[in-house]
Parts: sequence; structure tokens; C-alpha cells
Amino acid sequence: MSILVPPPLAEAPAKGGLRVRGLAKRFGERTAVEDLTFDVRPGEVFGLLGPNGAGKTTTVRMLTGLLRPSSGDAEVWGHSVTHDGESLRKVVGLLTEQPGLYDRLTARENLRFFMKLHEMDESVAWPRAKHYLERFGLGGREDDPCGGFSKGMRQKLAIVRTLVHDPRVIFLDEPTSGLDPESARTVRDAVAELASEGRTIVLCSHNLAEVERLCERVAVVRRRLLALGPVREMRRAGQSLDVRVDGNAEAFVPALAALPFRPNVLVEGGRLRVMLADEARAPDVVACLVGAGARVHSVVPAQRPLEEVYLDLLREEET
Ligand SMILES: Nc1ncnc2c1ncn2[C@@H]1O[C@H](COP(=O)(O)OP(=O)(O)OP(=O)(O)O)[C@@H](O)[C@H]1O
Repeated sequence: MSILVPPPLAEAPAKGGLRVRGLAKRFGERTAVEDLTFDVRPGEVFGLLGPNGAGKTTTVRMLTGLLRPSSGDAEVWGHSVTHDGESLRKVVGLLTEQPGLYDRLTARENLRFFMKLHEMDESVAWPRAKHYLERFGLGGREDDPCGGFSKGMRQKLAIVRTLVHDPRVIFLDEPTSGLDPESARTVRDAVAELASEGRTIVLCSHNLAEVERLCERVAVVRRRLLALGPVREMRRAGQSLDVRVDGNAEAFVPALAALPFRPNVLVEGGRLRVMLADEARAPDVVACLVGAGARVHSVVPAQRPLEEVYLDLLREEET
């Protein structure tokens, strides 16, 4: 599958967004991340995908100034991760997998503590916090201790904390983990809204349906970059046809499987799903079905789910 698109080095953003060049991290003998190069625009929601241990957290830690790269560099909203640690922290927001809140403190105290730590002007930061508390359904719970919050409430408070300093680039690690469907929707809407305000969002998630909904482009990493490109193009690679026929769809599988180009055929919900390496074969599929006596109601080219593309990519890399 040739979906590895070389990053557009010449068109790298001058200031906003991300500009990552040859980023690498070694822990002793172990190389966690190797030669990462990509750009992300302001206003873009970008997915950083990869299996467990692929190096996503390490990458995010480097891009937020928490970990020094072994080699390479990156500019985050114009701030170098190797030289501008102090100013970098002011423009990035990071939601880690663990909310890391103080249970004995109230929501307000947790947020205030964070504001102090980052030397924020509370008269500016608190109204912003209040806005996001309301936005995420935590209005009125400011003075409750976090120890009594549900998992979802803690996650939402952690998201509020990520946003109080008005970051330009926001890194979100599994932001909807543990949230009920309604809360997950609120968070997804907020992510889209934050991007529409011109911020850059980097989303790390194993929830590929969510990535598909939110991200324009994704990078798939396993230590190094395996693929980089628009989700839409990735899903188009290796098309399939969704065919609806009268009667028992299963009965037509042998005829299709005997075609000279031997397509893989599945029956899903009474429909035929015919995988094609080449979309120019679609008329042959229809002719074969008609020849086998099928009454064909509809033939729709279907995009593959991102999950399928992603799993193929990892399998391909293993072989
Ligand atoms: N501080 C560290 N010291 C030594 N090795 C580390 C350290 N941090 C990460 N690693 C190693 O680097 C590799 C990448 O880990 P990382 O946490 O970045 O993966 P990940 O893609 O975020 O995984 P997951 O999806 O499970 O969160 C792993 O092999 C891990 O053991």
C-alpha cells in the first residue's frame, strides 16, 4: 500500500502549527522514536496513531518540552523544543492519559493550583476556566472535592485544566476515554470548535472511529513513521464495492470468487462486499453477477474503515 506521503518540507508553516524534523529519542540501547518528520497546520486536528509502545507518548512528551530529543528538532508554534522550553510551555496544552488531579482539593483549587504553577493571571484565567467548566457540564461543582468526582467528571476537569492558559497547540491523549456517549460527543464538539478557532490539535487515540470523525490527517507510527496522509485518501486505497442483490447474496459468492482477478468477497447484512485492488474491475463484478442470474439493486463504492487500513498497514510492516 503506497500511502506514505513525503512531508511537504518546502511548505512548512513559518510560525503556527507544528514543524517536526528528524525527531528521535533513545533510552539507553532502546530507540523509542526514530526520524519523525511531519507538519501540522494551525486549525488542523491531526491524529497520532500507533500500537502500544509505538512511541506516541514519547513523541508528545518531546513536543511539549517534557523530554529532550536525542536528535532532531521540532517547532511548536514557532518555539523550538530543544531551545525554547520556557516559552514553549506557554503555548502548549497537554491532556495526559491519567488526569493527575489532587483528590483532596476541590475543582476550583485544582485549577488554581495549576494557574499558580504556570504563573497565570487568575483574573484572566479563572473566567476562561469557568467558561469551560460550564461547557463540559461541571458548572456548580467547582467547590466539590475531586475525590468525589466520577471518572468522566475527572476527565472533563482535566480537559478544562488543559485549556485554562489558552494554548495554541493542544495534545490530547485518549480524551474521551471513560466518558459516556453524551460527554464524549461534548468533548468531540469542543475539539472541533478549538480547531476552528485556529488552534492545532494533536489527538492520540486507539479509538479509530473517533479519529476518523475528527482528524483530517493522521500519522501512523511504530517507532518510525509508517504512513502520513489525509484520512480520506488512506481510506480510498484498496476500495470495495457494496452490492445489494435480490434473494440470497451468499449464493453469488462462488461466481464472484471464480473471477480471473479473484476478489475477496464477504456477505455482510445480506449485502455483498467485494474487495477490489483496482476499481476499474467494478463493471466485471456487475457483469459476473448478472451472468449468474442476480437482480442487482445497487452497487456502491465503499471506503474502508480507518481501522482496516491501519491494521493492514501494521501487518504489512511486520512481513
Ligand atoms: N522513560 C523511559 N525509559 C525507558 N524506556 C522508555 C521510557 N519511556 C518510554 N520508553 C519506551 O519507549 C517505547 C515507546 O513508549 P511510549 O510510551 O512512547 O509508547 P506509546 O505509543 O505511547 O504506547 P501506549 O499506546 O501503550 O501508550 C516503549 O518501548 C517504552 O518502553
